Parts: sequence; structure tokens; C-alpha cells
Amino acid sequence: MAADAASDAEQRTPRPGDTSALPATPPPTTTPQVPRTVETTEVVMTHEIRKPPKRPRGTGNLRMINQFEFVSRVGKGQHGDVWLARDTSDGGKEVAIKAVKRKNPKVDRMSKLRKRNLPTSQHMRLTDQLGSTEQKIKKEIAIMKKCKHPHVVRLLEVIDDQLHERIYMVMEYLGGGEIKWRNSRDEPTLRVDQTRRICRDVILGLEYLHHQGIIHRDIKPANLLWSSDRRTVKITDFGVSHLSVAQLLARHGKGGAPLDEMDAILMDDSDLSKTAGTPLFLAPEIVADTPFDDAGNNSAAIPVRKQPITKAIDVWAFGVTLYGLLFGVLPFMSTTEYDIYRIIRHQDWEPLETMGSDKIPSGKRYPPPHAKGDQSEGALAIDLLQRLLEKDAKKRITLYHVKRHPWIVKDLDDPQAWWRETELDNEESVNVTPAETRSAVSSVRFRWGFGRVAPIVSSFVRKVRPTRSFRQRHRPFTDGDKTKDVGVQSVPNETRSVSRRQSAGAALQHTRHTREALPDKGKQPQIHAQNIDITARPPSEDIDLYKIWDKDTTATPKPRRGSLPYQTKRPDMTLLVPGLAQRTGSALTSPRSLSQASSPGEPSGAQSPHERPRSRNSLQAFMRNFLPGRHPPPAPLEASPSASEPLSEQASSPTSAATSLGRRAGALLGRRSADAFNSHAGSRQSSGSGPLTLAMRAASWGEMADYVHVRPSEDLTSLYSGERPDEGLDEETYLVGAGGVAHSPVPSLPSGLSTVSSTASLPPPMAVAHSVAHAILQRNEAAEHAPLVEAAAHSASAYVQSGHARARTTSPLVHMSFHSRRLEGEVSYDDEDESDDDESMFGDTRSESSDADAELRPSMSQLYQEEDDDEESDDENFRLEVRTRRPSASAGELSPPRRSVSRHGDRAAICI
Ligand SMILES: Nc1ncnc2c1ncn2[C@@H]1O[C@H](COP(=O)(O)OP(=O)(O)OP(=O)(O)O)[C@@H](O)[C@H]1O
Repeated sequence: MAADAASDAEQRTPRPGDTSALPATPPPTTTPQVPRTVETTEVVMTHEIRKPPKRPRGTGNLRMINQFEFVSRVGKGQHGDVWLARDTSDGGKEVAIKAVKRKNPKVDRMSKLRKRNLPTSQHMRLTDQLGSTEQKIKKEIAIMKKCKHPHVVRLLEVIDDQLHERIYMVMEYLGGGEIKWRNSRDEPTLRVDQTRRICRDVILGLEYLHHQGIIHRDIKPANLLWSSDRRTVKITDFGVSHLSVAQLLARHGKGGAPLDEMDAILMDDSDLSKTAGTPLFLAPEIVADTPFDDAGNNSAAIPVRKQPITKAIDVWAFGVTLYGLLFGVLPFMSTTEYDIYRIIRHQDWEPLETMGSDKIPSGKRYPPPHAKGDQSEGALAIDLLQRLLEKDAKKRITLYHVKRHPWIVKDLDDPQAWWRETELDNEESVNVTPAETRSAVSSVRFRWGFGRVAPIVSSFVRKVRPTRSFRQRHRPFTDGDKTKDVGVQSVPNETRSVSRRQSAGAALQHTRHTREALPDKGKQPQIHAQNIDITARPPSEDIDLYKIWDKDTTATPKPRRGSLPYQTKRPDMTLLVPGLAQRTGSALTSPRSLSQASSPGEPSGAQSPHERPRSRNSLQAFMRNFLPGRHPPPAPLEASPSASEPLSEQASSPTSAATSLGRRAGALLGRRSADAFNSHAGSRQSSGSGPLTLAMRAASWGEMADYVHVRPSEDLTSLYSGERPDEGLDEETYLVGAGGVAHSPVPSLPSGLSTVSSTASLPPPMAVAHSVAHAILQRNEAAEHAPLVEAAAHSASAYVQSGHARARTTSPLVHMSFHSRRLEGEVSYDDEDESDDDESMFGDTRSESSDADAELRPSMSQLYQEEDDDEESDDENFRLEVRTRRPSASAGELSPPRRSVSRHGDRAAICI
């Protein structure tokens, strides 16, 4: 009996390479005439931020958003941090909350820079417009709302905090964290059988996603999370995922929702042409963009050109992941992005001798294990990898067959039962109706939509800061002006739909594109099937491993024009986008610590005082840490204050408050020169009772006291909130105030240029301009740069004098950075409240320095453009940067907050 069962099981279990043993392709999904809409998730959409309840003293002071209490940060993503939180309305149930900013200029710019280095596609224009942070968040939420599966992380609630322009995505919490698949010696940490179990979970999750028309696009170990008991693995991070309209059409056919009513953004299949995901895990068809190889030959040896981007990219990424889990390294490795693309396209992979932490022999790839009839653990694994890492997407194994591969089911007592139990019930498949799609997006509001006034109002409300009046150009500040206390008390809870301003063109294009592609209802699935691979095909039909792999695909291709391998570029270019740690090499904060300082839901104590706050909220957290007793000043300039002395007490003594706070500001943040700071102690004393006043601030920069307007209420917020951070200060950085140039405010760094005294008799704007020019000239010692630099300085000056900028200068105005001996930057007036920007990102690794490019725009007024418009111009070239710093509240006449770009060209970045 047992023997019969065993032989039955053996018969049922396909042998590796025995294609006949693999189950037949599943029958096509039956197409319902009128697709049934199944509400798969009950994601709560919350637009109201409730005031946290008062809690008795001593019961903790954790930050709350509605009923959720933030506990600790568990991860950091590109768009925001992920927190462990407790749902106080549900017995303290643990949830994960991803807090993302709707707009992230830094990420957007970086992705633009990156995008320019990538192969373009016919859809690039459209996808460019769809690539904003806001757009990604929308898509991620809309996609996650569709998912309810044991192996996909669930979205539970979306909290839309309009006031702070943040979205909180409340998800189920996966306490086991990311899969740790290798140790520091690049050895695998998982046993082979553990890897197999993980794979089974991933296959089920992926199969479900594909069934829903969702292509994940970023499958990798980091996006696979363990449950707390480590029994289950779930797929997370839908940041670049895609909901394929073609796939949905294939499922629902004619009965599907009319496309032109569907959301253009969510359903745009042209989005697939974007290179998204993690480079090392990208499929060959994503990184291939021409029908020719890099040597210009129409090479049949490379079978992956111009292939449609389909769900097969997830299968490839799963293959790379499996390889990583088994061997502790990835199959295709390189230090540069360009090179990795070439390797993925052309290079073969090799298994290591053993796999897993239990070091099971893996065997060789050639001859293929199936040809030898080898059914060992290693042979089966290699066979599966061969099928997964098939460069030709058409020949790549499908998930249906992965699920039935002998290695996957090797340790299952009853694979048939597993297949049966995990089969997706077609009847329960999700359909996306127009209404559902609309609500998936519009229920999260990203802009207020009440006409033309809305942007102005919302912009004002969200940008206004307690100590900043940049937005109040029509209400000049006076000392008695109550508007200094303007804060944001309440925000109308509008429920209008998403503004499509940014993507109106995209929607239009999409509609056209869609209609052209779908001229006739009856042909819909077929037409799309030409572009998008929507049907599972048996992998056995045309897979011949020898045929594919015996071809010589290792010839080094000639680099294409416009896509130079990274290494071939000028070495100094790499200096233009260094990490902060590389650039500063000093007591300044590292990029990591800086980034970790940013958090909307920062629980107290989570930040170090050395970390720069990025937002008003995190600034408050920072300030808490800044209080005496928490973190002693690292480099006291004077005698340390009593650690137990509270801030308020210190503030009551003007001199001591000013001195001690100023000292901490200088020492902790490394922003100001110790010498300058001390030499203006007198000014500091005039600062009144405020914590760190403008007087102190100005004094610390060598500014003249005459220009200082003291506002007692001003505190450190004015210094940091929304202003350009000085995290990038290094020996190449200068800060220029009306009174001169302060160089190297970090004491540990060499000081070359100290002040420019010759500007004392000039009015502040001119002084600034001259200071800039002087500083640059001194630094560069390059006379040939003089005209350019002077032109820049004068233009900056004209800008200031034209009334667009402050009439008076009370704080460091000019921030210049020399990234390298031949520096590139741009001229831009940037009011972004995105303090995590740093000038390095404006360095363009591709642009060649050329005097021909070096010109300032004649009219600075042209610099005033809409925020969205200037994104375009960012792309053009990157030369010299001039940024407008946010003035403080008492800065007098203020300019409207605008930013834009103009160019000219020497290698300096100037921030005004
Ligand atoms: N539901 C969750 N439970 C537990 N930890 C999570 C959860 N979601 C994310 N994390 C942790 O937070 C980290 C960041 O998650 P996120 O999805 O933001 O990653 P990312 O891919 O870098 O982000 P982004 O989409 O912004 O690029 C993850 O690597 C993981 O460690």
C-alpha cells in the first residue's frame, strides 16, 4: 500500500527536465460576461487627523496618529520610514506604518538624474510625467488596496494628513523583518530547505499578484518579510508595482470595464517600459532597449531584445532571489549600474559549489542536470535556476510551472494537495471597475481641488512656518505684526478628487494611446497580447537549454552613444554625487544618520543631536534632544551650562540663554565658525530672551548687528526648518553673509578663507555678490573663471536688488560649494522645504564642463516658474547653483518663494 502510494507520488512528481512530466498549461480563465466585483480588502481611508488624547503623566510620550501609537522605526524606504505602531483601539495590535511625503523633490530629482542615464523608450515622455513621488504613492496604495492574500503584506488603513502633506500607510506588521540571506562573508545563512519554504510562499504571493494583474517589479530578498514566528513570508513594497490593464483585459475580456473610463495613471501599461526596480534583479528584457547588440550587430545571439515587459520580469527576479538565498551572492554582479545591465543581458551565470548554510553540493550547470537524469537536491535546484534565469522571456518558466517544479515540491508529502489547496479560485478574482479604480486613487487626496484659489491657499498653509514669512510677500513684516505667530490651526477637510494638473497631459496621451490600441472591443485582448505577455505558456515547448546557453553571449559590446559605461567617464565626475560622509569626512553627520533623523512620527529620543532635522516635526524631536542633560555638547566653546538647567530657565536669563543655546547650536550642528561666533558675543547679548535669535544667528556669521531684527519668539526653527541644511559643509564650502564670508564653520576643517571685509561699505546685496565672487576667485585662484563668477554674483545681486529677495540680510545668504576642482552645479532659486536636499544631487555625472554652456539666463524673472515646470528644466543641464535660502521671520521685505533654474557655468554651487 505504502509502496503504491510512493510510486503514485513518484509518478505525479515530474522529473527535472522531463518536460512531459510537467503539468499541462492551465486552462484559460473563464471569462465572465459581466465581471463580478469582489471587494477584496476593506482598507480604511481616513482623512481626519484627530487630536491625540491627553495622557496622564508618566504613561509615556509616544507620538500618535489617530489611534496609532508609534513605537519604533523598523525600516527606512526611499519615500519614507516604516514604524512599528500599536493600534490603541484594537488592544494594542501591532501594525506597521509607512509614513511617506507626498512630494519628495530629492527623490524626484535623483530619479530624473538616474533616468537620464538609462535607455530611453518610446514611452519615456509619458512615463516621465508619471514618475513623481506623489504618483508612486498613489499607485502603491491603489495596488495594495487590491491585495488580500496570506503571502502579501496587507494594507489596513490609509491616513491622509493634508496638513503635513504626509500619507500614513497602515499595514500588517511583519515582526520577523527582512529575510537575512547572507552574512558578512557573503555566505548563505539559510538552509536549503528553509529557502525552499520561503520560495513556496513567494510563489503563492506572486501568483496571486499576477492573477490580479499586478506585476510587482521589485522582487528581492529585502522585499520579503518574515512573520514574527518566522513561519510565513510575505511580499511587500509595491512602490514600483504595476497594475496591467492588458492582463485584466485578458482575464475579463469584452465584459471588462471600458478602458477610457479607467484611471489613466494606474492602468497605463506604457509605464512598464520604465526601468524600475533594483538593478541587480532586473530582467534582461528591461535593460535591453535596442534590437541590436552594443557592437551594432543585429545579433541573434541575444534573444532578448525588444521583448515586451511582462510578469515574466518577476519570475526572473525570483530566480535572482533564489540564487541569492542559495549561494549568498547574486548571479550577476557589478559595481556600476551600466555594467550590470550589460552583464545581465549578455553574461552567463555559474553556480557555486555548494548551496545553503548546510553546504549541499550544487553540481554543475553543464551538461544540464536533466540531461543526466540527476535528481539530487543540487541538480534540481540548478535546473530550476536555469529555467528562471532564462534570458529570453518567452522561454522563461512561468509561475504555474515553477510551482510544480520538482525542487519546489521536493519535501512535500502530497504536492497535489498543496497545488489544490493553493489554487487561486478564479471566481474570486478581483475585477477592477472604473468606479473602484477611481476611488482607489481619489480617496487619497493629494491636492485641494477648489479651483484656482486652492493651490495658493494650500501652498500658503502648508508652507507657512511659525518663524518664517516667506510666503507673506503681500504683508510686509513689521515688528508689531501679529502674523509672525501665524501657524496652521486647522485645515479644511476637502473631499475633492485628485488634481490631475501634473498628469493631465499624461492622461490625455494615455487616452489616445489606449483608444488607438483598442479600436474594437472584440479585438482588445488580442491587440494587447501583442504587447503584453498575458498568457501562461508551457515552458517545456521551446526550452532547450543547450541551444540557448551554448551561444557566445560574452563578447564585450561597444558602448552605445549616450550610455557610456560609468567607468569610462571622467573620474572626477564621480565626485559630483558623493555621499555626504565622503564629502565631509568630518564631524558632520553621515548621510545615514541624517536620513534617519527624518521622521514624521519620530518618537522622542529616537534622534541623536548630531542628526539634522528635516522637518518641523523632526525638528521638534531634535530640539527635545537638544535640551541640556540629554546630550552634552561635544565641543563646548565656553563653560558648559548646567546639564540640569531646563531650557526655559536658561531662556529667562538672556545672556546665558543666548550663549548656551548658541554654543550648542554651533557645537552640535557644526554650522558656524567658533571664532565668528565668539567674536560676536556682544551681538548675541542683544538678542533678548529668545532662545537662539536672529541676533545670535547673524552674529555667528559675522553679520552686522544693524541688520538684525530681534524676535523674541524666534527659536531654532528659523535656523533649520526648511532651510538648506549644511550637512554638506566641508572644506569646499563657504557661507556668505552680508558682512562677509565665513569659511569652514566646522572647526576641525582647514580654514582658508575667513572673511571678505571689502564689502563692508556696500549695500547688503552687492556685498553678497562681491563676497561670492571674491570667495570663488580666491578659492579657485583661477583668473579665467573671473568673468563667469562675477556674472553669477552680479546676477544674484540684481536678483536680490530687484526686490525678489530680502532687502536686508540677517543670516547667511550665500552658500557656495566647491565639489571638486572643476565643479558643476546650477543656478537655481529653490524654496523647496526639502531640507534633505544637498547640492551634490545637482551635480550631473554626465555633463561635460563647457564654457559654451556657461551662461546665466538674462532675466532672473524667468526663474519664476511653476514648481512642476521647472522639473523639466532641471533636466537640461547642470552648472551653477544659486539657491534662495528661506529667510527668517524678521527679514523684512521678503521674496515670493519660487524656484527655478538658470545656467551658467563655472564649477561652483552658490546658494543665496
Ligand atoms: N509591514 C511591515 N512590517 C514590518 N516591517 C516592514 C513592513 N514594511 C516595511 N518594513 C520594513 O521597512 C523597510 C522599508 O520598507 P519599504 O517598503 O518602505 O522599503 P523600500 O522598498 O526601501 O521603500 P520605498 O518603496 O519607499 O522605496 C523594509 O525593508 C522592512 O524592513
